[in-house]
Amino acid sequence: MANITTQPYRLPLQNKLFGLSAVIFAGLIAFLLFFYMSFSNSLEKEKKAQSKHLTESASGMVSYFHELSLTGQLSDDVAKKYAMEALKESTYSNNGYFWISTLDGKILLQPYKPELVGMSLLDWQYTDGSYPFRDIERDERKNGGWVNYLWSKNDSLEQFPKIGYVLYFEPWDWLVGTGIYIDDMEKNVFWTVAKASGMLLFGFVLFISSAIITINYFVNQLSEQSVRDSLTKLYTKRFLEEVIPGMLENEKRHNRALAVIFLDIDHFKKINDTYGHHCGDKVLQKIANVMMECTRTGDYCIRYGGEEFVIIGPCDDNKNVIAVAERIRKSVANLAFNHDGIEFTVTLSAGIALHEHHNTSFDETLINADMKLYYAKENGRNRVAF
Ligand SMILES: Nc1nc2c(ncn2[C@@H]2O[C@H](COP(=O)(O)OP(=O)(O)OP(=O)(O)O)[C@@H](O)[C@H]2O)c(=O)[nH]1
Repeated sequence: MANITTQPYRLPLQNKLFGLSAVIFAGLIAFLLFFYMSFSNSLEKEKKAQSKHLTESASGMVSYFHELSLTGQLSDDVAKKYAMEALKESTYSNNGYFWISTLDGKILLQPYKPELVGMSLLDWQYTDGSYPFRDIERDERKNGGWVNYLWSKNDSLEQFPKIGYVLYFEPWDWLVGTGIYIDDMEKNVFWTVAKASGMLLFGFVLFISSAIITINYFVNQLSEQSVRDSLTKLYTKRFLEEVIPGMLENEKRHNRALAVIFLDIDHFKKINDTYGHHCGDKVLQKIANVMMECTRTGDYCIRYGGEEFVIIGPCDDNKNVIAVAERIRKSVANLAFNHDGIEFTVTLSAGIALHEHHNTSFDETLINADMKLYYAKENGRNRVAF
């Protein structure tokens, strides 16, 4: 009818469905945040526990070589040498290694910084000038446990926070320890959690989207069935009542008129009486098809009553509306019907009225279109009145 297309009509149920999807997505984001936080917390704990286990294993290895020296299989010096070599080789991840010092702080093993061997930990100085290991009492060192400190990485002089676990092996006066760089751990935790969250999000989005698409498809089917006339497949009068407020809103927003075409089959009662009700139904269906073929997306074809139809659509030019009505009238008049070998034709009449939002109410426009239709009927039928 016009060169404008309106938004496809959405039922209130579908609006609710879209609202529900928004709520589900918000819930999903909240869940992912929660998942991210709790998963990264437990991963951090896990990482720390790992470094404790590593130190315990290293200490176990030292005990093993010590045992060999006790049983006389190795001399004490050789046992120490083997234990140290074993720990030197036991590097892990990117920057992970074991170090050994005496209780007094003399460094005995530093796989990545061998130049530190022989120096005292107590002389390890922070960039701010402080000596962190001097603050740790001898007894405290003996007890072992967790220790936080700054240490340089193997490829730079810059100092980074580290958390380490230390155990004291008294028979050899060895403090054995390993530590993890906090930033490495956080990076590692971040990427592990990000990957897990990404996969979870992907799975959820895939699941929810397909569920919503499927539900929407069935809702669409159901809603179409509920607003379509079963015989002609045109929209029902009830649908018109639902769609009109939205159309009036659009009309106002775009400052364009709405066209109403009222159509009525001529002498339809005679067709029923002559060829039977079933044949009358076929006529209604064919005429409905013509209407759908002659109108555009955004125009609504409605079965208003028994053999009465209404077409509503946005209008930017009266001539287009008349042309649509004329096209329908002529196409219907050209249809050839056949009932038990008897050929017959059908005509219809149409009345047009325009609704301009500042002028009349929509009900008045419908009445005006109906009056024009009456005029067309009065003046010989098979015509369009505007
Ligand atoms: N086959 C069939 N007939 C219907 C249906 N709904 C209404 N009708 C018939 O449509 C006819 C309408 O007749 P009228 O209102 O007298 O109008 P008309 O015969 O078309 O005459 P004019 O409108 O004045 O040209 C009646 O016979 C109704 O029974 C339907 O779904 N199927």
